[in-house]
Amino acid sequence: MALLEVEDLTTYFYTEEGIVQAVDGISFEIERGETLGLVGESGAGKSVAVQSLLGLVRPPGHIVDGSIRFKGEELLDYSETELRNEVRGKEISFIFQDPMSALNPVFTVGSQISEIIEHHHDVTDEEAWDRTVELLDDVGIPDPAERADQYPHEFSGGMQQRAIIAMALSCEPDLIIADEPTTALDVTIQAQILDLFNDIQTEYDTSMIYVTHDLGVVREVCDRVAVMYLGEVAEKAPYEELYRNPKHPYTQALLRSTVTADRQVGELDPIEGSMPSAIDPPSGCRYRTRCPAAFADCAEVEPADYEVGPDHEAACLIYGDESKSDPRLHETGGGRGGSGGTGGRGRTDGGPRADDRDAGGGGLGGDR
Ligand SMILES: Nc1ncnc2c1ncn2[C@@H]1O[C@H](COP(=O)(O)OP(=O)(O)OP(=O)(O)O)[C@@H](O)[C@H]1O
Ligand code: NI
Repeated sequence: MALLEVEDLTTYFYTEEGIVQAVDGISFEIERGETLGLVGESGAGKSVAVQSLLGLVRPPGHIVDGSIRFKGEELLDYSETELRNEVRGKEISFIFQDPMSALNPVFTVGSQISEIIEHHHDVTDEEAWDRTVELLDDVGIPDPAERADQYPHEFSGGMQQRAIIAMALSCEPDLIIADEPTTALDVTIQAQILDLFNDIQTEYDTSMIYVTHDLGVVREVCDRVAVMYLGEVAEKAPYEELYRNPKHPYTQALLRSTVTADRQVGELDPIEGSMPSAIDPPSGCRYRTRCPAAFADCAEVEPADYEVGPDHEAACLIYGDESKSDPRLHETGGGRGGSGGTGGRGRTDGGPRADDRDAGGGGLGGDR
């Protein structure tokens, strides 16, 4: 059993402008000790997705569908009180982008961490304090005993984020969720914090969800990646596989726009256009309005998660074997299927599967 199994999670915001389909049916799993990177452009729904996991979405936002099983238990059945007392900051810790939102300026850093330890464990003040100093040491804070007595404002940004990480570790959670934890930091400090996340993984064997817009950062810390676009998961794969063999046109574009081992700043190719509104997203495939590989069906057929390799799925019709004439589409098409049409792309006949083709380089397949 995976540590966390998210299925069809759907979170909408009911605003005066309309229904914001921020997260629209995403599924992923996390095994024990594994780090999943949740990647995508701003507005893709990454933060709403992870906030949904912990019941942190506030009205007008609501989780309207799906399932979140953590160690086999359905978190959506938990009350707010149960989530607060039994899950948040105990089994699952959250690290935010802005460290100061998690640190209270009027208490010393050490006292804030000790308090959490005492809250979750049956320990004396002294034991909690010793553990606090040990944790500060583990996250690379020099002179931890003295630092523990200081206030948050006496810490630099990088040190504050380390303190937050110590705080997140203090209850020995099974899962840490980090939402863009390094974006507020300068590049050198960022790299150090990423190293720290790696060390923590090794030492504590904690599972992690790491939210970022940067596929380069993902490489540093993640075992597997889920690429999000406009509320949906476009592609899921182990990092190396995703990096070497991206299948979804969006992932390919995202990689071309990212600094990586093989691609320097001067060679970047930014993704054209901007993400459409989540209030009235494009029909069919949501990426189609920016997709260089889009064809007629993309406006009408919602792609499923097609298996394109081992532990590798892509939600792109290129890899589907449906066509508009396929009756299965009308079960899920929600009235979008339409009638007539071009007869699709003839993939129902067991023709060559898209995954046999090399999707690398500029062109996606050769048959369009
Ligand atoms: N309180 C809210 N009310 C209405 N819409 C919201 C609210 N919070 C988020 N959204 C919308 O939900 C969508 C997803 O937002 P989210 O913050 O999850 O994106 P993100 O991928 O985390 O982006 P970023 O990289 O900028 O943090 C966006 O369209 C956003 O405008
Ligand atoms: Ni976000």
